[in-house]
Amino acid sequence: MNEYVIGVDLGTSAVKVSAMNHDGKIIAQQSYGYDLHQPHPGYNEQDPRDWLYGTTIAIDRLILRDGIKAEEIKGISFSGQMHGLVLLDADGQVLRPAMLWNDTRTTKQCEEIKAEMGDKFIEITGNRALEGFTLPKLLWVKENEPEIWAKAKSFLLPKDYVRYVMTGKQAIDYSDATGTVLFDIKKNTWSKEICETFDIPESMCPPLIRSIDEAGTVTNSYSMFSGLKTTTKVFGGGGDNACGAVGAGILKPNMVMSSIGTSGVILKYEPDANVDYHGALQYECHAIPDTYYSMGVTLAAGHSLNWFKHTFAKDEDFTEMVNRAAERPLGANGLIFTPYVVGERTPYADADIRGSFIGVDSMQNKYDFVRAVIEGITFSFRDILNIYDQHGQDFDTVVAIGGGAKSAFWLQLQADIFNKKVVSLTNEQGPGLGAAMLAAVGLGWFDSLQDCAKKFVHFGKVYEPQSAAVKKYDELYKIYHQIYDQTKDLSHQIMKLRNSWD
Ligand SMILES: Nc1ncnc2c1ncn2[C@@H]1O[C@H](COP(=O)(O)OP(=O)(O)O)[C@@H](O)[C@H]1O
Ligand SMILES: O=C(CO)[C@@H](O)[C@H](O)COP(=O)(O)O
Repeated sequence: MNEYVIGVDLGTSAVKVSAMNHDGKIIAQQSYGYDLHQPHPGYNEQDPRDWLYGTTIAIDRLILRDGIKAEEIKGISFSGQMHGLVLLDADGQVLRPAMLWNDTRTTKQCEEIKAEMGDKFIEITGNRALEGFTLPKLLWVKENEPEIWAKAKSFLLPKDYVRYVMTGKQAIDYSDATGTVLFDIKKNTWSKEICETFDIPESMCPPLIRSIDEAGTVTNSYSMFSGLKTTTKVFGGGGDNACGAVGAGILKPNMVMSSIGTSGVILKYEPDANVDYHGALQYECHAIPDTYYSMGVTLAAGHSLNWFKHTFAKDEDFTEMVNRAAERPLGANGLIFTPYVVGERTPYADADIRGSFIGVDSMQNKYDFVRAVIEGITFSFRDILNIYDQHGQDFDTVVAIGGGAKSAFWLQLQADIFNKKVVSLTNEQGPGLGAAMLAAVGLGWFDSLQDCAKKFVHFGKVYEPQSAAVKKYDELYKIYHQIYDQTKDLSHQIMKLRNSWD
């Protein structure tokens, strides 16, 4: 009989599921998209039921369309968009739409956390309190929706909610727990001090498990609903960047990952909890037990390009649009874009900054704009790489994953803007692959994730930096890098005005 593991990649734009065999071969993939709701500036929400139905439909398609038999599915694990708050009542029912990682309504709560705990907060959690994280969201609900807060008994993160419905058991893995900023990264447990300081009952925090731990098996009711067998084991899984790093083979210190999904990420493996970026970068538990990673996040990477396409090129094919941008000259005929369309996180933790096009010229066409968007997103990654440079961290290879890594043009652009070798995977589904690897190790198919990577992770083409392009992008980046400071005040004034008109 064939045996498969399924990696569920619960992204922001869609859920993608991949069925893999013992040899690390992807046998079938399905996906299902869902909406993002933005009712006010800074608000980003999704309905947890959309994730649940989307995941169930995508898995069903593996069974119904791709011919995978339910009894052949031995294990399932997850990669989930991080930080999102799913609030549950005493019956485990969802109390309000989930507030996502890119929801920036919590500036006031972040300022309160900083004022209350100062640097102690970074010492405990490894992170500054930023708008997207879970604790500020809990405090926002407590302050603004007291009737909902009164009913709240527990919280979960996005993938944990789907796993909870599958298994009937609430749990969270360590990588996603760090992203709540309620977690003590050195003691490896929920922080009593933070819970007490902000009056969050510790009983609301879900039980902690490792990414490779079995969280349960499929319940009878979920089996009836989905067609899965109750013998299928369900494993912890991890935050999407931890899983992306596993799937990209980022398993030792000299390796760095770039991910262009809805968000953009530069991530580095860290061997212990003591490397101190003093909150300039996020610091999280890895999905590999007892290891860590640091990362910087561009809030709107693929999201900026999606926004542009949706607004100005709705009926065009995505790949075709990107190909036409590739034909425009380097530097987009003098146009520079900053991707702050939902605010920014790294290096500028600023919920009120907004994007800009600088250098608009009547000789430019639509594809110069597309090219400028792609170049601007990639410059924002270079801002993150600067932080690693400032901390004396050196590496020469970047493994690229995410939807943006589908484009050879964008992979070469990364190599030229970073002035580093960029390596692609033979399949760009890094996070889903990482999730499947967690299930494979959890089932005992391999002794460790490192062993599993030897079979499952396959590097593709290597993109070398091209010196002429590197030089030009260096010059452009120097201008790009000034735009935040020079537009910050204008952006803030506009946001103030918008809020006063609301
Ligand atoms: N053919 C393509 N070329 C370049 N970028 C693409 C292409 N297709 C999708 N993308 C980008 O990839 C992003 C989605 O990446 P993905 O990793 O699937 O995101 P998420 O995990 O957030 O759902 C989109 O926002 C889009 O901008
Ligand atoms: O907030 C973060 C990481 O801190 C994001 O990376 C989210 O985890 C969303 O990821 P994608 O949907 O872009 O993969």
